[in-house]
Amino acid sequence: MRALMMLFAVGCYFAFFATFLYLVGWVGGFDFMPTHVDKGPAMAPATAALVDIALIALFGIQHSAMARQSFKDGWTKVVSPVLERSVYLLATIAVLFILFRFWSPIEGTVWSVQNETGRMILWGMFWLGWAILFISTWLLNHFELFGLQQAWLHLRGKEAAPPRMRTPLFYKSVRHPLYTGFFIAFWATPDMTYSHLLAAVGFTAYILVGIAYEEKDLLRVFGNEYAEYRKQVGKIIPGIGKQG
Ligand SMILES: C[S@@+](CC[C@H](N)C(=O)[O-])C[C@H]1O[C@@H](n2cnc3c(N)ncnc32)[C@H](O)[C@@H]1O
Repeated sequence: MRALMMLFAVGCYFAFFATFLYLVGWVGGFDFMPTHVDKGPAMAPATAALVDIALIALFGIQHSAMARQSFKDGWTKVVSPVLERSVYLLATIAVLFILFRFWSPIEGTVWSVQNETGRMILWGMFWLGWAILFISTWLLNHFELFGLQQAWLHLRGKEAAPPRMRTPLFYKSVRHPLYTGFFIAFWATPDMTYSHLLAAVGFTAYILVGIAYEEKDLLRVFGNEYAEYRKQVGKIIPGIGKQG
């Protein structure tokens, strides 16, 4: 049973990794992608905007609700706590697949940088954003964040250590570097179309709301240590958004 749980966790991890790579290509709008932020089922602009907003809301509700401690407390009576994170990844994969499949492009360009150097800088920032995001998962605890550590400890018959607050590297400059990376990746594009803008605005709004809930949980888990951290370190941009 424990080995099967480990196998399930590994499967979820790799499925999520593949979905994450698709997300990078989807945001990047690369031609070889079957669908992307500017490629999908054609609809009238107003209908497309409504569908796209509903898809972002679906992602936001799933991602935020399932990450809350109050939800986890009830959910882990149904699903083993060992697999809670893996099932969370599976649900995220499902809503992202729906988004990738039904996202409808909206014609029109907000900006298009023609200068070659400008384009290169923006593409560089796009990749830098994803790199910051990916590195941040390792700075926190990559294997715990993606459910492998929980299944591995269970397989070895060991108890997980209590959660520990971490502030290495990027976390010394901002409280949410993973989201900083996400913002950079969504906004840094040489060709900002209406669909891309809608995705960037939608995910930015969702993350800003999500941070408030995440910090409520962090304050409850880490108490004064996190409260002090909030006073000293900016939220998304260094020096900006200190609280308290
Ligand atoms: C998807 S990660 C995002 C982390 C952070 N918001 C960021 O943008 O880098 C969410 C998980 O990280 C945990 N987390 C966030 N900040 C943390 C910190 N400083 N130390 C330990 N865990 C943290 C949260 O409790 C949550 O389980």
